[in-house]
Formats: sequence, structure tokens, C-alpha cells
Amino acid sequence: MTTTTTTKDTAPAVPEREPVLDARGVTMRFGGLTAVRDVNLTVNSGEIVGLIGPNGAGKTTFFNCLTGLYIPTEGEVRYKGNVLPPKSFKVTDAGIARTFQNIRLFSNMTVLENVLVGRHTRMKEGLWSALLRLPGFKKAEAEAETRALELLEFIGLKHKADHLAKNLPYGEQRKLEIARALASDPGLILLDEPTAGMNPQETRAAEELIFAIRDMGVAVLVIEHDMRFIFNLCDRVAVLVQGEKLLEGDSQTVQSDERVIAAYLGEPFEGAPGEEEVAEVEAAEAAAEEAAAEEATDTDADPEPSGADEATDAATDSTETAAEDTPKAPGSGKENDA
Ligand SMILES: Nc1ncnc2c1ncn2[C@@H]1O[C@H](COP(=O)(O)OP(=O)(O)OP(=O)(O)O)[C@@H](O)[C@H]1O
Repeated sequence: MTTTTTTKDTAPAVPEREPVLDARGVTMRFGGLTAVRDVNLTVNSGEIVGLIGPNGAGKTTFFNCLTGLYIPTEGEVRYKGNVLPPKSFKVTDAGIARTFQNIRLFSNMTVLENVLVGRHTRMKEGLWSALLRLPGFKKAEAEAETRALELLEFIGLKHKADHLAKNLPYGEQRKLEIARALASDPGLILLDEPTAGMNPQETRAAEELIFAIRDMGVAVLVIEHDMRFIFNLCDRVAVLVQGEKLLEGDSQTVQSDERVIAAYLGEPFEGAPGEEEVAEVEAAEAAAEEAAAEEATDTDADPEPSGADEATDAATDSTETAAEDTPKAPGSGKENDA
């Protein structure tokens, strides 16, 4: 990379930070599953914000709600004060770009062409202008190429502009995805696991690249599982657990919070998000088991009315069943179900 970067501590002083992204009460349900519940998150200009959480916590779903891939079941997302339209290309148009957890490059196109694809939202020339290659289109095309080459220089891949994307090493493919996202001139970039599969040197380079992106005036929201990377990089970190925001704070605060440690180690803790739901499900299961146990007892106690002898046997059976059932521990209904 050719740009001199700053770090978290040497970030340029931003006179006043304006909210770039403001997500309020975002909830996303898939049928009976609530993947994201009532999440608020703000990203200000000049900031790098991290979003962490165990697998399945709802991080990517939240990203998808921010970028118009999903329409949130509830809540509102604003970019620079304006409510975002629920269409991904309109969100890109508005100024939010993203990368994906699984690299999504056009593998048989060149490195330069991949960046140019990302630039098309900023090209205002119409279809006829393009088809007839009118002067206006040629000028716009030349400008797009200049900008794409600048971005390739910025990420250190200009010398590979003519290579096919599929021939780049993995770490460079991830960088190329970032360049393509930057080609739409965003005010905010969302990075979904930018260092996944990278070796330590590539991870360090990615960190520098993200600081450089912030320094060029693009706010960053990043999902990552690599905690060292995230705590070193981010001004603020929000933690999602089971779809809910557990807490938000600076790196120091978050990494020393025992609830975060417990969430990652899978240990329950008092007031954990989703605890109420778990309690409800457990209560419903216990009630169902109790009802099943009672039904089984009643069935044994009320046999077919087919004669005095059978009635006597049934009474005996019933007594035995009751005697067997009485000392069983709660939850023993499972044996009855079986
Ligand atoms: N389209 C979908 N339909 C149904 N359920 C979904 C859908 N997308 C995600 N989910 C569910 O929502 C929950 C949150 O998933 P999500 O991928 O957002 O988590 P994550 O925090 O990004 O996980 P990871 O760190 O493993 O990528 C999971 O239980 C997942 O199975």
C-alpha cells in the first residue's frame, strides 16, 4: 500500500463527529427465529466501529438489514440523516458500500474490470450514450478508469490491473473486494470478516489498509472474529449475542467485560440476551411434559369399561402407576413420551 496510515491513537482530529449511520430498533425475524432483536447502532464520521459476537449471533443478518439485502421486520436505518431505501443498489447509491464474508469477485474478469464494475453507480451516462459510445460516455469511461487505477494503487494492486481476479492470492482478492467497494465513493464501508483466511502478515496489512480508508474520510463498520485485530483497530466495539446488543464501548471496556468472555466461551450469565426466551421455552416444555404425564396416568386409570374384573385390574394398575410416578424428578415426562 502506498499511503501512509495512522493508527487508532494517531487518528486525525475530527472537529465534530457527525452520525453517518444510525440504526434504530432493527429487528429481523425469519419465521419463528428472531435473528436480530431491537439493535441500535450509530457510526460517526471518522470512526472505525467493530461488531463482534459468537457464531450465529446475527452480525451478517444485521449487515444485510443495513444494506437493503433484507428489509428489517422492525426498525429504521438512516444514512446521513436520510432513511435508506430497502434496495441494495439504492443503498450503494446513497453512499454505503460493503464486502461479503465469502469473496464475491468476478473471477474471469481482470482486476481493473472488477473495480470498474464497482464504479458503475457513479456513472450517469445513459444506455444510448453507452451503446453509441457518445463523447460523454467516453469521457465518463476514462474518468472511471482513472479512479479505478487510483484505487488499485491505494490498495497496492495497480501492477496487477490486467491479471484475472481468480489468479490473485487469497489476501489480494480480499483487498480487491475492498477496492471495488470503494469505487462507489462511499461515506461508509461495511466489511464482513475482512481477514478471514489471512495469515498474520496479511492481517496486519489489512489493518493498515482499514486505517488508511478511515483517514481518507470513509467511516468503517467491521465484523471480525479475530479479537486482537478488532480491539487494535476499532474506536468502539458493539457485541451481539443471540441477536441482541449485549454492550458497546471502547476496546478496553469490551475486552474486559466478563459477559463478553462468557458469551464467547458459551457460559450462561445472569441477564444474558435470549435468557427470557430460553426460560419461556423451558416452561412450555415442562408444561407439555406434565400434561403428557397426566394424560398417561388418566389413560391407565380409565380402561375400557368391559367388565368388573378388568375394572379391578385397572384400579390396581392405576395405583401402581401413581406409585411409580410420584417420586419421579421433574422432567421425567420424557420417559412417558418415549
Ligand atoms: N435467510 C435466513 N433464513 C433463516 N434464518 C437465517 C437466515 N439468515 C440467517 N439466519 C439465521 O439467523 C441467525 C443469525 O445468523 P447470522 O449469519 O446473521 O450470524 P453471524 O453472527 O453472522 O454468524 P457467523 O459469525 O457464523 O457468520 C442464525 O441462527 C442463522 O441460522
